Amino acid sequence: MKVAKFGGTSLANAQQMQKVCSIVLADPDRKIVVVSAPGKRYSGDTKVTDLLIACANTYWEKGQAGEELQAVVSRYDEIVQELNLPKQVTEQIASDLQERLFTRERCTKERFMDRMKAAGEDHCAKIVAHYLQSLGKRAEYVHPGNAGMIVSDEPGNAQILPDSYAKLRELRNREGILVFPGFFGYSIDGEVVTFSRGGSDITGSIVAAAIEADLYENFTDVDSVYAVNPNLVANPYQIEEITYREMRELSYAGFSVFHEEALVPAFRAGIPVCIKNTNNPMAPGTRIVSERKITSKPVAGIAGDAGFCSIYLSKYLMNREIGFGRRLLQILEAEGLSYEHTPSGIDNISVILREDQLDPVLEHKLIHRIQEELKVDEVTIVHKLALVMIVGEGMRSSVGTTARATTALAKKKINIEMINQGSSEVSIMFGVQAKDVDDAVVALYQEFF
Ligand SMILES: Nc1ncnc2c1ncn2[C@@H]1O[C@H](COP(=O)(O)OP(=O)(O)O)[C@@H](O)[C@H]1O
Ligand SMILES: N[C@@H](CC(=O)OP(=O)(O)O)C(=O)O
Repeated sequence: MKVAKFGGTSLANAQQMQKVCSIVLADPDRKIVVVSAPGKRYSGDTKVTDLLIACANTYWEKGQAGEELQAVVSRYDEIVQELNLPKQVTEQIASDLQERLFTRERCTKERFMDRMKAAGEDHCAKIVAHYLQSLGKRAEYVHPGNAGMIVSDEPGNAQILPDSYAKLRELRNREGILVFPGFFGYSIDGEVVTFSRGGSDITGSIVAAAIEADLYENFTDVDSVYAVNPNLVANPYQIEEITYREMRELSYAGFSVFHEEALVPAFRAGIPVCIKNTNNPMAPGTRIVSERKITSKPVAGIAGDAGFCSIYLSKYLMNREIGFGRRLLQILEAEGLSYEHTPSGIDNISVILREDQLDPVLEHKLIHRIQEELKVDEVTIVHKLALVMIVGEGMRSSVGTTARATTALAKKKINIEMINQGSSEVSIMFGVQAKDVDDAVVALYQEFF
């Protein structure tokens, strides 16, 4: 039994949906199909999820959003017409969206946004199920709440609740092809809650783990995962096999092809994952596995992501002060900030954070609290940082990887603000200025591939 997830680009229009359905029908093991909302049809187009966000924002502010709503309905209507489905399908979508908009009076903004965003996947799943039925196949739409996709009540950032797996497992016993909308679940109180953006990958992984699938196939618009973002380097090295650990680190650091949180459910259940191309399904794709043979290449991939900042603190004899780190992190916790890394020296420590969590007022308060409560000699916040990571299980057994990387960056005159090697030795992270991130990734790729 397989779970096949199709991303937004794979479902962007009627022609793509037909491709998706023929892929599903080509293999009777493809039992559960997880779908995203229709994505971009061409570069510069807008994903349905983003159209829904625009619609929700306008309606929230103005109490009406005729044009924005019509933009969403038109996307679906075009698909419905081209697939020769009855026009009532579009009418139902339009009235459901209108109903969701009307709930504005009775809920918070974040709850309202989640209800609207989730509509993208929900209607896409209904259309795909309807289309398969129109081809004479046994297929049904699955309601995530009824099926047991119960998640934490954190709008826009849901997490699966552990008890959900047992109920979801019952999907194994249903007949026919099951079309499951990705990206959202329901809270215990029955509210729609979405995962973070790109979260249909997470749904697929959860469902695959729950039904103990033989394989979780993740269909997208590239032939494989590449060793570097293909938008930065032409025809990059194609990865045939990569471990969960390597992929997790690379997704975290910027490989947007697979959501960084999507590996854990499949990994824990030991389900292999395969990334494949909807537009070229015969290509073998990339397999994500527990262990792989280490080749002569120490590095599996290189990724970079901007949007970080660093709080730098120094204090003479910091190393002797018991509880310093705890008190620092407690201040961050009290201010509702999550941190990414804490590289440290004898008398100094940096805390790397995602920059979008800070605003000038909070930043000022943070500096003041750190000065007052920790009596530091110096505290500064460095903005516009990027993290670049080289990742590979082979690095553990190879000497000189850091030297090669730093030399490659030095040759391009890229200043390294910070170096951090994870304790697992599967990755090395470099902090660079955001403006240098793409050059740094390309320089490292050229060095190792
Ligand atoms: N290392 C990488 N390998 C493959 N694709 C990558 C990589 N890094 C970034 N990408 C981008 O990820 C895109 C696929 O992810 P996404 O757009 O989320 O797909 P989907 O809509 O199928 O979920 C590719 O088109 C590619 O531009
Ligand atoms: N549609 C949602 C969820 C998702 O996973 O989409 P995609 O598969 O197109 O990345 C989003 O845009 O965030």
